[in-house]
Amino acid sequence: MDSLSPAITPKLVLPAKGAHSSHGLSGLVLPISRPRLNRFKKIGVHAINKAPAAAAAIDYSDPDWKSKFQKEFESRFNIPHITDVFEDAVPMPSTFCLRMRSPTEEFADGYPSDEKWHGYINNNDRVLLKVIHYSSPTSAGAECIDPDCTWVEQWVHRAGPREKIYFKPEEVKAAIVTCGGLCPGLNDVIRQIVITLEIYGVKKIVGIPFGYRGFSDKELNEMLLSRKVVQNIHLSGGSLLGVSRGGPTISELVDSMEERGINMLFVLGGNGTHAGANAIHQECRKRRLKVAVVGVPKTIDNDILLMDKTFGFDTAVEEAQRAINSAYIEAHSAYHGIGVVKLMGRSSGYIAMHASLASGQIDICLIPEVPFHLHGPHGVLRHLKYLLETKGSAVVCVAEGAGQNFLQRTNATDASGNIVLGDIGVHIQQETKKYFKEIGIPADVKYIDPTYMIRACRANASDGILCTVLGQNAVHGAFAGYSGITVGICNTHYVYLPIPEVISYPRVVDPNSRMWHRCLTSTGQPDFV
Ligand SMILES: Nc1ncnc2c1ncn2[C@@H]1O[C@H](COP(=O)(O)OP(=O)(O)O)[C@@H](O)[C@H]1O
Ligand SMILES: O=P(O)(O)OC[C@H]1O[C@](O)(COP(=O)(O)O)[C@@H](O)[C@@H]1O
Ligand SMILES: [Mg+2]
Repeated sequence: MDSLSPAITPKLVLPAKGAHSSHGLSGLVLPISRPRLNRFKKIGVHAINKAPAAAAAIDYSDPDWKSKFQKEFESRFNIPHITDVFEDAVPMPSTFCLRMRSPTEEFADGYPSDEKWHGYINNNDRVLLKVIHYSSPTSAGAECIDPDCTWVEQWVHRAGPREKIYFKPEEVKAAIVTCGGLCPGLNDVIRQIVITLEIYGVKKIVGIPFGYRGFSDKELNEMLLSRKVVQNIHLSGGSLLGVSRGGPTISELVDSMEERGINMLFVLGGNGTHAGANAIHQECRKRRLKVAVVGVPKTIDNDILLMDKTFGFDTAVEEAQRAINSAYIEAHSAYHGIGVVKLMGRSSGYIAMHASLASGQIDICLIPEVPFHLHGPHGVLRHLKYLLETKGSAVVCVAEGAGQNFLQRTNATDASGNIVLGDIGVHIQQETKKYFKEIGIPADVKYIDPTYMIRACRANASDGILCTVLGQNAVHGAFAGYSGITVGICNTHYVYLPIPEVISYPRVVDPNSRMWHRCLTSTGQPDFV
């Protein structure tokens, strides 16, 4: 009998301050570990969307618990601002205006302030983070704060251009860095950041080559960026600047920023990159540097908390359709054909779930969040036999992080410290072949691993728009004087969030969510336990 992989609790979406693994170590925020994540499973149902520290802190018999919670929430989601450190920093009227002016214009005579354009965001504008009023903790996917699932408004900061800015464009040296693995849309975001910076009037814009490594590797030169350089880069996938994992220490990195005179840093990456960005922001504060560090979440895995989705995810799901369709055609055209498609998703099965749903061609979807047996009466292989007998063919979609308990653990990590996973796709292919051979039923098993093809492609139209808005908002956030923030889309509105809140652990598929249930309805698969 197979051993089941550890289930991941799905509803921990709002850890309280002090519950992060981050606090203490000079502001370094570490993504939460799996053992720590499993510990959260033990907390009660009403506490499912908060870390234990917060759950314990709320006394629901206190008639004021709700307003206290909201106050605490407001302070957690407060976005750090330059004036937290430089109290007498003087704002100036924004140089960003929809009435276009030449980016080469000098502002020696002051900044335009008398325009009647009402396109600015007020600093007090907020976006509602949660929009469902669950009336019971047993409602599918319920995220409740108290045992009665009381409605509690949770507001976060609205993104966009502010009327007052805290950086003089001619004094800005802005840098962009892309870290981690590739993701469709990186070039679109770079392009929009550069274009928007130029509209503010910034002339010194550079790209740091190959991720954080580019700050320390003397062989690598920064790349001068302008609208002209980036004009067409979104037409191809990848990153103009290159990506990498690993790199220098935070202290070395900030030394390098100081040497280069960088005072605006745009960081495009996933949880790891954002942990780095937050540490850079903290280090800059410690050194009293007037620097804005702003993240743009990048991950095809869609594993960043609180956001509707991250850029590149949509494109990845769309691109996965080609692989799934090929697997389906192969399986369907063969006598007793079985197609196996592996998609990315280290700890989150979003791509596999959405790609399965979109295709309507998947019979079995396996994700890291939902434990399964391969062998035995309720195992995947027995179901495949049933599918061959009843349908004549079958297609399996498996996320790379699923079923890791079946594979040899190596403890190997990549340069960023991420665990190197075993190949679950190959394992399922081999076990399937072995199983059908043993029971004497012919089966024609075809394995497709399109993972790198999926993330290297160009962003689709929907991601292109998302990248555009996120890139522009990143620049607006920096000019508004915010630092240690990231941009995101929440309930279709664009927001600024403090970095620690979005990376305290990877966002995962909730096995009790309507979406996972829809996926099961679509595939028709049973529980494999
Ligand atoms: N906890 C951390 N603190 C500081 N930097 C980190 C941390 N985790 C990862 N990094 C750095 O962030 C970069 C990207 O991280 P990685 O995990 O590979 O990709 P991603 O950002 O997509 O999750 C790497 O250069 C890595 O060294
Ligand atoms: O082979 P690489 O470059 O390490 O990338 C593989 C990883 O890329 C991802 O798709 C995305 O990871 P990142 O968000 O860390 O870039 C993971 O699911 C996968 O494990
Ligand atoms: Mg990551």
